[in-house]
Amino acid sequence: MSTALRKPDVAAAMSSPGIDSSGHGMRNPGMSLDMGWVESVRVNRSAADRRIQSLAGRRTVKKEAQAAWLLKAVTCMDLTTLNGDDTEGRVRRLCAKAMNPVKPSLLAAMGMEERRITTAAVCVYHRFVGTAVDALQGSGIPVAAVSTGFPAGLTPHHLKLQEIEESVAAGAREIDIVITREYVLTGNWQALYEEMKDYRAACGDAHVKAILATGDLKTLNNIARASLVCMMAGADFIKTSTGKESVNATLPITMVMLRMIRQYQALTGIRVGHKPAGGVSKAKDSLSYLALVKEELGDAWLAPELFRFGASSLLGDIERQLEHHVEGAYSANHRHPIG
Ligand SMILES: O=C[C@H](O)COP(=O)(O)O
Repeated sequence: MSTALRKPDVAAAMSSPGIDSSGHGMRNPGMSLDMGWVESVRVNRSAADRRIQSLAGRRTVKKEAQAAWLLKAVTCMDLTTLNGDDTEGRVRRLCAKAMNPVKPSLLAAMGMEERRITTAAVCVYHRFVGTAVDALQGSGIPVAAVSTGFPAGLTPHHLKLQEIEESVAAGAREIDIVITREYVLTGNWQALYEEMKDYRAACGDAHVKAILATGDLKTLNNIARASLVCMMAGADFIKTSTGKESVNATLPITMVMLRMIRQYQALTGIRVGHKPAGGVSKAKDSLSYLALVKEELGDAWLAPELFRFGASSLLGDIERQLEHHVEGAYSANHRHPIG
């Protein structure tokens, strides 16, 4: 199968079919917990590694198509700040960047000035949901909140549900929850399923992304099974990491999760989204992820309704690469501040 990414139509991707009236993709209603299916899941680690090595050995994007694919990556980005020293000022600057992620002069040079390029969402802690909603007013860009005691997820269950409800009440249209890793590490799939179902119910109309914190889950089998259980419980997206684990997003882990999304769609007809997050900071890496998604799930997933990058610094590198594409020279990193 060829991995060469041809030039995408960014505008078409931003208005792809299957989007509900809120601008989001259709939701995953979930299903009952099927333990037979969960236990039948096995991942062959060396096959997964080989698959990723084969991807790395090939050129994923033809040079002339690169700029268009980088713009696609921007439109699929949850521009994120999740730091202990976050301030209202930083969140407002981030929101300004989300609304105008690429300099108008660069867009004009690429003939893209008519396209409304924004990031897919802005992702913040609960405390800053109101600030981000205010700063993004009129832009249509949703605010995603990390709720449920992010990043460890070890606060009492009822407080996690309350945090979700308060984030939704404050205007978050997407909620990124964290699962209790212990349920996975002890094989307590019933508890994981129930936890995820409660999170989904507390979200109401807000779309829910399940953060598996894959770096904590020890094995690819655990990652695959946790992906499946969260989808059965109604997760709209499955997301790799909080960005705070020692290992965050990686291509082999994304591949395993994409395969589970494919299996879930084949058996239920439901499309669940994927969000690699944490440590995706280079434009080149974003192209590898897009190529993998295209190969594993097809073009339908190459849209913000079904694919997101969770990233705090990726946008700066993409802007640098776009500048190089237009002007033939790299500018200094400090010329691309994010927040
Ligand atoms: O969900 C998003 C991540 O926390 C962002 O991680 P990053 O700062 O490594 O890009």
